[in-house]
Amino acid sequence: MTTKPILVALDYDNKNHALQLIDQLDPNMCRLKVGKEMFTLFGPQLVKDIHERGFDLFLDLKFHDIPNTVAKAVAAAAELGVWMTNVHASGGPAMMEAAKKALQPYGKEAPMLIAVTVLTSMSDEDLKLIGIDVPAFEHVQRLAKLTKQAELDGVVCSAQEASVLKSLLGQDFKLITPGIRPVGSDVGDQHRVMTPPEALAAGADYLVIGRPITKATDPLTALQAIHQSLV
Ligand SMILES: O=c1ccn([C@@H]2O[C@H](COP(=O)(O)O)[C@@H](O)[C@H]2O)c(=O)[nH]1
Repeated sequence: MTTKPILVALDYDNKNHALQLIDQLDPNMCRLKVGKEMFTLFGPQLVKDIHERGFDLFLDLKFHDIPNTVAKAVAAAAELGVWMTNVHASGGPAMMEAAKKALQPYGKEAPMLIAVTVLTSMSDEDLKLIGIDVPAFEHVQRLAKLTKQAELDGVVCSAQEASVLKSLLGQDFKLITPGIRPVGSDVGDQHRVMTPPEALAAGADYLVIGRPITKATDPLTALQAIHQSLV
């Protein structure tokens, strides 16, 4: 099992609320994820505040643009010293290759670079609505293969796709899985979900968990319970 598989998704509109939670957490127990909401509100200073507290940070901005723009954005993320960042695989091979190339100057200090396949909030029906007439399961495999060919480090997918992707693409290709829901917790807008222990057993390397922790009455207890369910 990956050490520290839990990535806590910090989706807050209030920086103090986020810092109050972070200050209760142990960097040896989890890593943190900042996405579009918090980065738009609080920018690179938030990344610095999190790094000062000793946490690895996944900067989840899901870049999706022309290759030149994405390459520059990924290099900007590397300048912030983040542990991991991402692009959308549907941006295509040229875009992913440009992003990967932009990290070359950073050598061993480069963040891990991964690509989003099909958002875990999307069902087969949702894919049909945007003109993709194959099940999510199949489209994820296609995008994950392209991601591996572009020599990225892994993909964001649902844990439901993890076992097939591991056998198809190998153990070293990292699987980062949102849509994680402990038994009894609200699914919300997620469609392709799994519980934390099931996700790890299926082959997920990292579990992205937001609301089941951040919206719990006692977030620290919720995180500890999930952590305990994985040992
Ligand atoms: O396919 C994806 C890609 C990213 N996410 C992000 O993960 C968290 C999940 O939060 P929950 O509250 O546990 O649902 C959130 O920040 C998303 O932006 C995803 O859910 N699915």
